[in-house]
Amino acid sequence: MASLRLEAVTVRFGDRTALDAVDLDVAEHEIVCVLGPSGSGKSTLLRAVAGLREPDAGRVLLDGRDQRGVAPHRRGVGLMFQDHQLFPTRDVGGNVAFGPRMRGTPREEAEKRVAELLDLVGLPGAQRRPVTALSGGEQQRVALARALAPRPRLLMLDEPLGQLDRSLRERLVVELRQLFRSLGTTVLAVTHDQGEAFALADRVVVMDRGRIAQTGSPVEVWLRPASEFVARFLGFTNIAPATVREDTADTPWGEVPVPPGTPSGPCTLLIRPAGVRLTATPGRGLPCTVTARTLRGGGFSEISLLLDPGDGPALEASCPLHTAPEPGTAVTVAFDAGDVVVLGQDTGNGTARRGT
Ligand SMILES: Nc1ncnc2c1ncn2[C@@H]1O[C@H](COP(=O)(O)OP(=O)(O)OP(=O)(O)O)[C@@H](O)[C@H]1O
Repeated sequence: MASLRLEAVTVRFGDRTALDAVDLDVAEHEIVCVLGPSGSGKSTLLRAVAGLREPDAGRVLLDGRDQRGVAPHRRGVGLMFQDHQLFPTRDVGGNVAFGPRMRGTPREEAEKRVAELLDLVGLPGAQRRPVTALSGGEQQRVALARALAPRPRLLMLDEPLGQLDRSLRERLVVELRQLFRSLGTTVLAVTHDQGEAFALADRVVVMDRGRIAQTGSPVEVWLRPASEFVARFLGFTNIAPATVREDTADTPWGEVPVPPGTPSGPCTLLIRPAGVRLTATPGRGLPCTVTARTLRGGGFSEISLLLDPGDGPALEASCPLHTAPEPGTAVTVAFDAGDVVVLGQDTGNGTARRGT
């Protein structure tokens, strides 16, 4: 398995910069998920690593070796694209054996490898089934087995579960993570689905217009989005201009406590929905009316409440399923400094190295 390094990789299409001096390290055995809105440069990044598009500037290094001029099939990189691209005229075994056979692996050895891989992806004995007779999730597994068959140094996945329905995706993503862990595979995946990225990755990289907006563990990024762009991309909406004075901030929702050590002055503030608490003490806090409620969270254990504070922007609060008040209920809100985040400026680059 390999380590990957991108050094100031830039890719342009005419006057459009799809990747803008991107620095990124992926360690051996690490699973990194690149996340970002449509057009942010995710696929271009994969294509540059795979050698399907040479960078206009910068370097791609695999195990420390510059890949400029190395043909895609000589990079030892496995690619799995969104639409699986299985060969419809070949059966499952024929699809999985394709890579090894192209490399001249003897038939018997290739067949052994196919059997091992089909066991691994949970389709034992499926060699002779036509791929057209498989469900979407089964096709996904075959595509994965095919990508793993040539023993790639680095496996790259482009929207690996994009075509599947949510429940299947949630199950497969857990299986994939376990599989990559047990194989020790180095993985670079791209997706626009944050749930998928957070479930799969050791580290997520959020992209914004060809640059890296934030990199960190899923928990770090979820708890501390670096900028307004990242916070909004993750779906947070309680974001407002504020002015910090000592341990509180003036906001459109009144005074909000901020974490100790927050620098004074103007800033943009995020209050995570978990930090918007409904209190039982009327008169102390911000009076609001519940305007809507939505089920949230994997097991639907949480309710997202939309609150109207009368004057000031709407607020989102999260609260446990059993205690969620009905729309129309008058509530009082207090804020928890632990879920208040001072957001930085939007996209700077150069914060993408591991551990920085
Ligand atoms: N072959 C191309 N010719 C011209 N422009 C391109 C080409 N490929 C990509 N681009 C542009 O480069 C930018 C990045 O595209 P890219 O496909 O990498 O984004 P993405 O994040 O993968 O998007 P999506 O999630 O929609 O697949 C976009 O503005 C896109 O229009």
